[in-house]
Amino acid sequence: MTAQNISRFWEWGRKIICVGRNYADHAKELKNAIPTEPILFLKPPSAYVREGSPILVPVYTSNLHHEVELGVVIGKGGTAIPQSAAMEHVAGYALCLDMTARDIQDECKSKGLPWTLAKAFNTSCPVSEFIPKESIPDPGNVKLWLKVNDRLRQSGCTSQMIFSIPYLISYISDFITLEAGDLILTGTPKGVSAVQEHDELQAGIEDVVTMSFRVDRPEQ
Ligand SMILES: O=C([O-])CC(=O)C(=O)O
Ligand SMILES: [Mg+2]
Repeated sequence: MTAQNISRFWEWGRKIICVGRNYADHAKELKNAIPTEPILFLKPPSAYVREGSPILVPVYTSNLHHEVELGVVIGKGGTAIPQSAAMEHVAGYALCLDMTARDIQDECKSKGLPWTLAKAFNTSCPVSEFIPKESIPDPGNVKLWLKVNDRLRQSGCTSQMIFSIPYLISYISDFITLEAGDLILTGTPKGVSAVQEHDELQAGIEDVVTMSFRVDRPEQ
């Protein structure tokens, strides 16, 4: 096997671990309680989609939402990583969207069922190019934004996170061993809203990266 290059982490087939309700303003807009411990869920590697390919609206949803998030790419694996050593396990970052079938998620919540079909479908994890660690010296203070058809919908700063990146790495690794190539989605700020077929999504991390994706229907 040839050596894998972390800058193409989406090809590694590793875990995508997502943190929910990590911004109080987003928890409030969906009328959810502010969590006292991180809320975790997973997406499979088949959720990845890269610029140039469309985000496909699952046939079973009529309320597909965008959630812009900072992704943390793990470079060195570990279990029970102390917060003080957590940043040594980070290779870099990626701008990510946690595409969410909100109607399905609402149904799952009301029935007490898992969110899998709301969160883990094909193309539910659009990602930017890999951002080397050095390009974001303070990941706890970067501005994220997202526009739909040139209209600003989300704008937030990672300083608003309830649980910091070192805390999340340490917390997750107590239960789920982290491996090189894993990606952690750190939650979304407020402003989530519905997208439709043919919409153009543009998102960025201020001064670091931008990306754009088109929304499409899968061919029947
Ligand atoms: O679906 C949700 O509201 C939870 C979530 O992913 C987030 O807060 O980023
Ligand atoms: Mg999310």
